[in-house]
Amino acid sequence: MAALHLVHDNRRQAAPPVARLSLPGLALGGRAVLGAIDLALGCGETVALTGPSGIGKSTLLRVLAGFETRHRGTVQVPARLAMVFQEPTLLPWRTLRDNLRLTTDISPDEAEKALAEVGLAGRGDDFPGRLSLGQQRRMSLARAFAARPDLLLMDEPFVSLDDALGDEMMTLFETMRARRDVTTLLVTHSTTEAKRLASRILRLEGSPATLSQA
Ligand SMILES: Nc1ncnc2c1ncn2[C@@H]1O[C@H](COP(=O)(O)OP(=O)(O)OP(=O)(O)O)[C@@H](O)[C@H]1O
Repeated sequence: MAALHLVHDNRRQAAPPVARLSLPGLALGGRAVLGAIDLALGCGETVALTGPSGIGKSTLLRVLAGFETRHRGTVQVPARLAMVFQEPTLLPWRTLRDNLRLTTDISPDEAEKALAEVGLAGRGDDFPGRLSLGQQRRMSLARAFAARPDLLLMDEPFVSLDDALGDEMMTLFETMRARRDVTTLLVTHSTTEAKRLASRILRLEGSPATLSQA
């Protein structure tokens, strides 16, 4: 068993990173928010990104996603990239099926399977307004995974849920992740969440903020 693990680890280390960021720094509104940052995300790993409020965690995610371009760094990310935000950000005027299909290339049948995977079987014709907050969060996981991402960026996806719902969501994420080879960068304030879900924990701190191993 130990030998098998060794082979697996060696392969993972030998593989080129799925995503790489080399940032000399980033100023927003005249303030240096991020300092020099080098980040490489290996194939299939989940990395947690922690740090105090307002330090720049979401900004770093936005740089990786290509939403924030006011910098001179280099960002290498795969074409198949998906994001999960704190808020589910579903389109209220489109059905659950359409919410899945508008941002992906999946068929109606695949959309039904994606709904079933997150416990929403047969709800394709419903609108997001008919879902509880927990169901909306599950929908946003379904939408992200339906894009078959090679890189998943998650910005506090399990925040402000009670313990039971948070645990349910994390279990769902673990199940979905286990079925795919996806690399994930997860922003979280929760040490418990980071330790449970991530193989590596990074901390953003300082002014301007830089990364260190937590
Ligand atoms: N478009 C912008 N213009 C100016 N300042 C910005 C902009 N976006 C973010 N900032 C500032 O950059 C800093 C980092 O914000 P960011 O949202 O990345 O922090 P965070 O670590 O994700 O915080 P939190 O944990 O509270 O969500 C904050 O001081 C914020 O006010």
